Amino acid sequence: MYIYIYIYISFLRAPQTYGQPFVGTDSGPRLLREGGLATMLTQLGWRVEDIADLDFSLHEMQESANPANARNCALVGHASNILADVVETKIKEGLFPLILGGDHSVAIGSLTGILRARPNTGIIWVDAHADLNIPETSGSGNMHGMPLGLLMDHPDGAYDFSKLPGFDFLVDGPRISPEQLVYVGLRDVDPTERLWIKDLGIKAFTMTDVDNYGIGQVMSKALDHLKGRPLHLSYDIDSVDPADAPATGTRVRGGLTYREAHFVGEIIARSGSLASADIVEVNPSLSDDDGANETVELGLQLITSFMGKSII
Ligand SMILES: NC(=[NH2+])NCCC[C@H](N)C(=O)O
Ligand SMILES: [Mn+2]
Ligand SMILES: [Mn+2]
Repeated sequence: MYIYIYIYISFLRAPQTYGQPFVGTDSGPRLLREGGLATMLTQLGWRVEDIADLDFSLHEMQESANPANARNCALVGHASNILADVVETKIKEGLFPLILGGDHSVAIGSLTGILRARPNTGIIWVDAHADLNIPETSGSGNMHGMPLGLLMDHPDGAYDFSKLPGFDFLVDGPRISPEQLVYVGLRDVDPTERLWIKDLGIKAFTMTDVDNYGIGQVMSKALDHLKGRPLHLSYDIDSVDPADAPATGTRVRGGLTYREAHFVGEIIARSGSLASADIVEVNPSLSDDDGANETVELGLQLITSFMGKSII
């Protein structure tokens, strides 16, 4: 049986690099494409549609309009709005959107499109970081640390998007409720994020839990928590230990092993509930050639893991 898959190898434009300070995340999708992703997925039985780049021809963004604590806000908002529309359309056409980042700010657009089409989606966020900040709580102002912060209502109320140029598309946008989100792999969480995870009751499996229960138990609990929902997997490559994923911008030691990282994808594939995915933060410019190649290869292997490679 062929399952149609819509691969976004197009999100390689400048805006998605603007969610963090390093150049280079925009070449992630191209390198995954050149690494043979489409062929690998076709060999798994997927029908792959490789579209041309999304047209992000940017209007003159008034850089001065950007708030200091939301760097490149108008650019990130512009690209997120375009991606949200395309993802929503493709889901409604019955396709599986796979978004290749780009930094994790791509999830602002991808999750908005996914939740417009499937409001009850369960989100598995595999990451060293919680990405639960808003500009007011962010120490860096980097918007790759804010996708979940901007899409959830916090204990101190809904966010006023009129403060964020380029983000008016979120004013009446879908919101993520705490029970539809699960974290796996956390090990670098900011103070306010920690408070909000607790206050909102978000299910979070840190690396301590991975050590304590083992990845098998963690994933079983995570999938059980989201049972009955279509799943979205947002896979930040920095969830993996830097020894196996050196080419990324916010490295944190003590991450998932190579096998744990694959198990996460394999067990999600076996659930039969995966309906969309992002893979983000591959940045070949932040390591030597070997490290860049290793990280891109890891990205390819993780994608084929969550797209069914291990299902015999
Ligand atoms: N997707 C990521 N790599 N996020 C890193 C976020 C780091 C930090 N919490 C911040 O908000 O700046
Ligand atoms: Mn992230
Ligand atoms: Mn991260």
